[in-house]
Amino acid sequence: MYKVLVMDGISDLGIQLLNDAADVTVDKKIGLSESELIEIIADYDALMVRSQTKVTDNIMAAAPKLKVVGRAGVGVDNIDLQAATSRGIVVINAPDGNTIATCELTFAMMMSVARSIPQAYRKTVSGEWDRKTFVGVELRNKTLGILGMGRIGSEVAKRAKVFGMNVIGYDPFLTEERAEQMGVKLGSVNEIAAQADFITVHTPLTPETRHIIARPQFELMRKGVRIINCARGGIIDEAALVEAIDAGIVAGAAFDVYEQEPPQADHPFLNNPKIIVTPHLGASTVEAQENVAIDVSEEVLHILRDEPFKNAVNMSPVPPAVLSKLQPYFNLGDKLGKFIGQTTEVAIREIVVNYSGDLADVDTAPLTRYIVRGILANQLEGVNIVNAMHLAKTRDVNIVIQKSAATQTFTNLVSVTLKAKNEVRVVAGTLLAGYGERIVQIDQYPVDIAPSGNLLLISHNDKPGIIGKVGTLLGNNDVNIATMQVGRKVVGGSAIMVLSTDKKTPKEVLQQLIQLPELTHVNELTLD
Ligand SMILES: NC(=O)C1=CN([C@@H]2O[C@H](COP(=O)(O)OP(=O)(O)OC[C@H]3O[C@@H](n4cnc5c(N)ncnc54)[C@H](O)[C@@H]3O)[C@@H](O)[C@H]2O)C=CC1
Ligand SMILES: O=C(O)C(=O)COP(=O)(O)O
Repeated sequence: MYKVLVMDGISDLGIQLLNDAADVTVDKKIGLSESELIEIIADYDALMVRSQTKVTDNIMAAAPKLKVVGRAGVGVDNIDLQAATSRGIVVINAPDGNTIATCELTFAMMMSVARSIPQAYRKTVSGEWDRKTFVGVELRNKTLGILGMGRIGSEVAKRAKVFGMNVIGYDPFLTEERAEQMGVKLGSVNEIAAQADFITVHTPLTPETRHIIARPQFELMRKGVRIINCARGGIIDEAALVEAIDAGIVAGAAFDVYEQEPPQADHPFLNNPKIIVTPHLGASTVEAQENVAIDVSEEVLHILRDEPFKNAVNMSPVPPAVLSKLQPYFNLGDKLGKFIGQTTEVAIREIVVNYSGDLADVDTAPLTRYIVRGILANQLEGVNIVNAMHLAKTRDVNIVIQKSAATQTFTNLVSVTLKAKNEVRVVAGTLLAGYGERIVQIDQYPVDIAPSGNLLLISHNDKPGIIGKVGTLLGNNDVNIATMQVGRKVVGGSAIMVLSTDKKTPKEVLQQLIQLPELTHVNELTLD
């Protein structure tokens, strides 16, 4: 039974989905401190949060069973991604569900700041009929600068065009063609600062975007500019904004997010008549909360059940078309990795993976993760497909990927070469229609083996009577041989023997085997 801990007020629709799963139990807690969470987290396989819970390394260190942190929303700046990756915890988010909600709040904020709606409301309900103070500006023919042209930024741009605004966008990942399609001009941060009447930010908070709008940019701005932040506190330098308002540069600002949340009671935004504020409500619509809760719950279930998933933040995403091509090979990759990983005990220096045939023109990165995980699993605890590449890198294992055309014999072939000091091992496998995974080459020897169960990999000199000697020794020790394969290049030369056995071969029997003078090496491999 998987245990899921749900924090931060996630919609009941998502929780219902988890509750309906026969293999899951759900606990819901709100407002736990870091230390309270640390006390209980050890029991849980999955943790689900919104932006409120800070998922720190300390929390993850106390969670040996934790497989996944699910973020019911977009921003994952409240989760220590690096720590999650090195601990092999998948972090997933729900990137699409709250785009429109946040875009619409941004527009509501832009219109509110253009027309001083909250300020006018406050005066009106207090009994004052003031028609002079609140003369606003129109959006039509104004220039809107958008920093971050992803899902939300693009939707904001679309709506701004309908309002007759000119839009300038800044996003290093936005191509000119895409900008042109959207009717958006591209500009640098400083160009936007100098030209825009309204500026809104829609980037994630990263070291590059922190204070991307700060004093130098405010100094470039036109008098009367209005600033909106419905993305993350810290993208705009709060202190510099207040200075720019005091200096008469910024006419108004609308903020949904803050460098510290909730802001302290004496935060300068809270009593500034030119700044309107909301308490991080971008994603707070019924629709968005249902969307993100369902999306993240479905993904959490996939991960708990070892099924394919898509929205991992700490692994590169796999498009569905690629996933459907690669998925049949994951088991083969896992078995090849485990096989070759168990053939060496010394430090691995390089792993060379060659994909040929059907796999040559697919993005095979996700499959490589299965292979590398299989290899490292023999030497390291806690390695999985999330942290495999990271762990390989931290151990200075060079990973080389090669692609080549189909061989004459196989329509697809995955060949893995493992290079260690003074040692090079090779294993290759294929997926045969109707037969499943087969290992078809070990070192230089062609073989045909189903990669499963207990295997004995024996290197020997090709001499008459060896097979009998090995068989007798195993038989006398009650180790039943299920299948046997021998491979050699030339008669009388070096050769290999691969035996699959019904149970593990006891250590003392392995020692007796290696005493046989014709054998040069014996490896016992487990491939389950
Ligand atoms: N107020 C709220 O409740 C909500 C806030 N958000 C925030 O909005 C942000 C954007 O969300 P989406 O549009 O869904 O994400 P997205 O990933 O679709 O878009 C982010 C865009 O920022 C761009 N970007 C990254 N680094 C940049 C840089 N240094 N300079 C300029 N552009 C850069 C990316 O290329 C991408 O196009 C989220 O990261 C989150 O922090 C999201 C949802 C709700
Ligand atoms: O999705 C995001 O990035 C948000 O900021 C929404 O945060 P929330 O889930 O409302 O705490």
